[in-house]
Amino acid sequence: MLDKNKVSLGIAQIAWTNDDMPDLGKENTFEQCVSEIALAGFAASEVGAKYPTDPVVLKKAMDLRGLTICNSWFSSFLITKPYAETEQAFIKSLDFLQAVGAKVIGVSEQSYSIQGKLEQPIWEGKYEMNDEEWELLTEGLNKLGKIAKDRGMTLTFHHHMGTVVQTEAEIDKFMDMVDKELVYLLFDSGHLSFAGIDPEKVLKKYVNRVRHVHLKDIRGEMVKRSQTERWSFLKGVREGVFTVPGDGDVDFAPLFKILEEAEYKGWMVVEAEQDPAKANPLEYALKARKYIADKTGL
Ligand SMILES: O=C1C[C@@H](O)[C@H](O)[C@@H](O)C1=O
Ligand SMILES: [Co+2]
Repeated sequence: MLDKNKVSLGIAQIAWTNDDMPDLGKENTFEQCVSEIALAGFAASEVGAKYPTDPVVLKKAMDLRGLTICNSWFSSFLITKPYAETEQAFIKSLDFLQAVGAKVIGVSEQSYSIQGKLEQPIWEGKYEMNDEEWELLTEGLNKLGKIAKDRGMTLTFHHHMGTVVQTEAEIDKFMDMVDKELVYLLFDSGHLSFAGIDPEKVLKKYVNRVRHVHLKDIRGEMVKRSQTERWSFLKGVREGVFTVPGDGDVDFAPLFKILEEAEYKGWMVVEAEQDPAKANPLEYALKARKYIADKTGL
C-alpha cells in the first residue's frame, strides 16, 4: 500500500483535450475538465492549452474544486537554440507554476523531436545525439535545475518517444551525465512500454531519483500496429496506443511496489491521451481512480 501522506494522485487534462491535436476533445471546456477531475476523485492536474493563462484565475478555478496544479510540460531546445532562449522561457514557466503553487516542472528536450510530426513514422528516423549535443543537453539542464532548486522547485526530465532521450541506453546515459542533485527523472510507464523498455527495470534502477510519475498504460496490440502500419506518434495516440492504468497491458502492481518500498514522495499522475470520442474522459478517469485505489489503497 502506498502512503497517502506521501503520495498524491492527479490526472492530466490531455484525456479531455489534446493540445498536440486540438480537434481531439475540442468540445470539452476547461471548466468541464477540471470539474470532472475533481468528481473522479483526483487532487490535481497538469497545465493544458485551454487553462487560464492568468495564474490568479487558474488558481481560483482549481481552489474552488479542491484541486491544485502539480506540474507542467516544458519544451527545452538546449541542443538547437542558444541556452539563454531556453532559460528565459524556463524562468517564465517557473514564475507561472510558482504562482499556482506547483513544485515540479517536467522538461522534455524537443530539439529534433518527431513526436509532433504527423507524417513521420514513430519507429523511423529518431534523432541520436553526438557527444557535443549530449554535453549541451545535460549541462544546460544542470543550469536550469539549479535555477529551479534555488527557487524551491524540482526539475524533472521526461524521457519520451520520438525525442533524443527515448531508448534505455539513452535514459541510462542521461542519468549518468546529469547532476543528481539538480536534475531528476519524470518516470512515464507508458513511454517506456511503448519504446519496448521494461518499466519495472528502469524504475528499480532510478526510483530514488524519480520526482514525478506519469501513470500511462498501453494497448500492446496497437503498439504492434504502430510498427507494422508505420504510424506517427500522433496517429498512435488517435488509434488508442495509450489508455488509463488497468485498461491495457502494463503491469502496474510491481511499479507501485517499487515506489512503496522506496517511500516515494510526490505526485502520481494518470496521463492517458486517447480520443475522447472513443474513451469518455470522465468514465476513464473513474476507471483509473478505482484501479489505483484497489491496487494501492490511495
Ligand atoms: O507527458 C506527456 C505530455 C504530452 O504532451 C505528451 O505527448 C505525452 O505523451 C506525455 O507523456
Ligand atoms: Co508523460
